[in-house]
Amino acid sequence: MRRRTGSTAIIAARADERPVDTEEIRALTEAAGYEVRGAVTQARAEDPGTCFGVGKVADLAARAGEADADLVAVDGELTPRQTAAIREALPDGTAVFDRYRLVLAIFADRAGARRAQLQTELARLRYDLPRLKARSDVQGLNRRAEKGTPLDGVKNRIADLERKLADLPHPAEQHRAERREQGFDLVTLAGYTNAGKSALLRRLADDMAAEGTAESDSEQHPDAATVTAAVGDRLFETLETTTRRATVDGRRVLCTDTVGFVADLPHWLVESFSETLSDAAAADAVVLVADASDPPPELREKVGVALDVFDGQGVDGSAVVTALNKVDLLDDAALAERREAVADLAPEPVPVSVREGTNLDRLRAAVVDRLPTERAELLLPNRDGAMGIVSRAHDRAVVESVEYGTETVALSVRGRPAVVDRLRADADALDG
Ligand SMILES: Nc1nc2c(ncn2[C@@H]2O[C@H](COP(=O)(O)OP(=O)(O)OP(=O)(O)O)[C@@H](O)[C@H]2O)c(=O)[nH]1
Ligand SMILES: [Mg+2]
Repeated sequence: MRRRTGSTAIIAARADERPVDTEEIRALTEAAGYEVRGAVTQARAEDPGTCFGVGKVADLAARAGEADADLVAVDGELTPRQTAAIREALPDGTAVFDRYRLVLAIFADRAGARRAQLQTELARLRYDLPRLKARSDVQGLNRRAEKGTPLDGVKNRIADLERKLADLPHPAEQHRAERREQGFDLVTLAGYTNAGKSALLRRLADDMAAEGTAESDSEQHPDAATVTAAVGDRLFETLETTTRRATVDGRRVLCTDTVGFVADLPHWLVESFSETLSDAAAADAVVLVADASDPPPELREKVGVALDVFDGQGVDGSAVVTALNKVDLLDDAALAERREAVADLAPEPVPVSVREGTNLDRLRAAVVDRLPTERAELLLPNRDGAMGIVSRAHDRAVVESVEYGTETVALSVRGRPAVVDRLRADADALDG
């Protein structure tokens, strides 16, 4: 959000009781490109009309005026009425965003590709629609959308965007089918924002290069051109999914990094970005990356929500590996507390430090355990066609042994069931 460089904000948070946490709204505001010039907090029940009450809103307006703030960022969701009341009180030129509007601004700024742009606009209009309805009700306009009214325009645009999105070629899905055919296993990295997903992706892919598998150097992966897994200590560093190729225990894996979850996102917003989650549902294994440096209750909450979301998307629980990342920041006692906190949710979490490369082998082994695997012993007649099958086996699966006799070639292979089935069928065809 370089283009908002120089923009300033005041953050405001309310809770029924102290303490009032401002950490996340501050992080979101900074992620949206604002410099936070001050914070106003309040511990009391919510005021239905203004959220903070008239007096506190006046304070907020004064602070915004002193700081010459471009934005007041309010933690939580404001009703349309509260938004209007706060904006009314603020100096001219100071906008008010609630948490969701802020998240949308971040997504919009980071949305590069066509699909992401359309999704972002759609999410924003879905957010605006009830607010626009409320406003037109206040103005006494017909609440049913008449042709030519702004409300009507927004509804048409939503329908239009939904159509466009449905028609847009879905490269991820297209590639997915092809890759499976080629013997790739699909692994998705998912979890809350800032957990270390992109950093892990880089590790897995880098490790592949370090292992120097035959295919890693020359053959260009179709996704290679679009690939960079940005790692940053900003929220929502990753907006579009990124896929890289890795080799785990001899298997060819396509590893997809996804958009991070953020606490308390409303469902409609998550839906707008469900591409991420459909990736998870289509994967053979999902690595849930959690930031173990979070306090135990927060860690527990996040792991629980993520597992619920996966479940809602039809991800099989047995396909999920939970990685407790950033253990370099914890001592043994602190790590034990984290394990305890998630014990009933994630039975065998793998503690890792992506930064220091700790325990990544264990994580890889846990992933491989979840990949569908079949073994076959094939006995091929020793003639030309056999070599083709052996080389396909090397390309698409793991060849455990191959023995060349005068009459026959004995091939022992393991890999994706579909790939192994195909090799078996080819072998049968050669025989007959
Ligand atoms: N101390 C420590 N920091 C880590 C570790 N792994 C990642 N980080 C840091 O955590 C921050 C977030 O990492 P990312 O990989 O960008 O996180 P992400 O999950 O991709 O975040 P989003 O793209 O926003 O969803 C970065 O500053 C990383 O350097 C780790 O093992 N230890
Ligand atoms: Mg990321």
